[in-house]
Amino acid sequence: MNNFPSKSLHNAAPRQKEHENQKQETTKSHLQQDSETMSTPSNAAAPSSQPIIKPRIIIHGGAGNITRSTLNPAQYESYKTSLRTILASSADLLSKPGATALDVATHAVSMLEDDPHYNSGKGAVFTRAGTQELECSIMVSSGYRKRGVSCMLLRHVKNPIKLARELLIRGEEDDGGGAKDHCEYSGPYIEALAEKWGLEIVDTSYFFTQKKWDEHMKGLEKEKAGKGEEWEMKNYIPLGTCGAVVLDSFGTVCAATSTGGLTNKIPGRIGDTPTMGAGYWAEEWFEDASQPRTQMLYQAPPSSSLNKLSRGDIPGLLTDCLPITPPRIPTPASTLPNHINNKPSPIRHAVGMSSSGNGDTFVRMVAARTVAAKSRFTPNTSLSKALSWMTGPNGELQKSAGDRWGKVHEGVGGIIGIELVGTKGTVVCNYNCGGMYRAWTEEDGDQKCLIFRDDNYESGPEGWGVLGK
Ligand SMILES: NC(=O)C[C@H](N)C(=O)O
Repeated sequence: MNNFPSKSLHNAAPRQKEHENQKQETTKSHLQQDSETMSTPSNAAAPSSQPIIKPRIIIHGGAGNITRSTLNPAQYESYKTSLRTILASSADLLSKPGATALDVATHAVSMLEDDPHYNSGKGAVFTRAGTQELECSIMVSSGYRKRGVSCMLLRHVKNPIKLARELLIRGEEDDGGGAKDHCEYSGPYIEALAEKWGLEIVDTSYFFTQKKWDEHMKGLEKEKAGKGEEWEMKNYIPLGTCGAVVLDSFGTVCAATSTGGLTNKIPGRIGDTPTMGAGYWAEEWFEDASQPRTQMLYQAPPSSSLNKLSRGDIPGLLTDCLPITPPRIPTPASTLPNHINNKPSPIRHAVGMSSSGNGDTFVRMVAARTVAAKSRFTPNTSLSKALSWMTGPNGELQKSAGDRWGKVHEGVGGIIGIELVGTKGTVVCNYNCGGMYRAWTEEDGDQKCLIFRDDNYESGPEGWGVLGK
């Protein structure tokens, strides 16, 4: 069972005083996660006073060169068992009254980190120097002022995702609970904070697995023999970054992601997982329901005089220069309560995403935030559509690799996500490679798990199936 740090590490802004008092307890043994110790986002109202939002969850264990030649039937089953177990445990937690997306996403990713199937926590891949450098991130669509936190170059925190969560919650305090109000952290200083705050610290040997070590050694060998590219094509490890995206009954979406990065990365290399907007993102906005759906929701700022001059707008420029009496501006109808001016209430949107793939491509494309922005600012564009535009077959990620696509690993990847529109949550996922380890809950609570496009081993691509099928 997945344990969380002591009670003092859970509650944010609404309970700052309580948090202060409880700080003394931080080194006490870890408490089991339950509804009483869950974090409370500052925007959380009692679920009973809100429209019904059905919580949803999707988890992933990585995307990449997952084919029938890199994954045998026994391994296929083993991954599915692992994904199903972690999903079931997380969905159970999510069904508890008051469960928050932040807690459930942390729970799911902690379990993925503990499972050596994945490239995160125990089972993380090795750098060229034979070390393991862990990265993670967590972000909520609303409820915490930092919104998102990432950690990199970690070597001792057993569950990096718990540290990211802690840093997010402590951001509600003026000095960030000792962590200030920063969003991206690295190295020994925060690991010392983690220890001070009662998170479990382990020796580097804890993260070792023979399988990942052999892959590291083999990669170096092939590279020495001038066969690095061939090895990358034939054997490139399914990337194995893991993540979870959760929608809770308060309407908050949380995206949590954890990784060891890329096999044989240069020590100190930072990937997409801890880069805000690249490998992870969560955001909320309100759509004016009185506007036609096809209309852009933002307006260009008023043109400057210089801009008018450059466009030859002389009348506009003259108007700028003449003294004018400001017109009387009537009270905008929008300042009146909606029920008085008969305006429909704004529609709430929230999205969250977690990725896996060639992180350098995701960083260059600022992939996750670009998907969110595409959905937010392009008329009638669901998250699913925007996500497939980026990461589906023939999408922007793939195109960005140019003629290197299919020859090296560039451009490869997948994203999972959840979109909330009004009170309806939708789980989404797409990838441009062999497969993506993933599992999710349907609207009726049914639990699903897929590795390839279809739910059977035979549906997987035979070899380096960059397009999946
Ligand atoms: N495991 C992965 O998905 C790799 C990760 N996205 C990285 O490039 O760091």
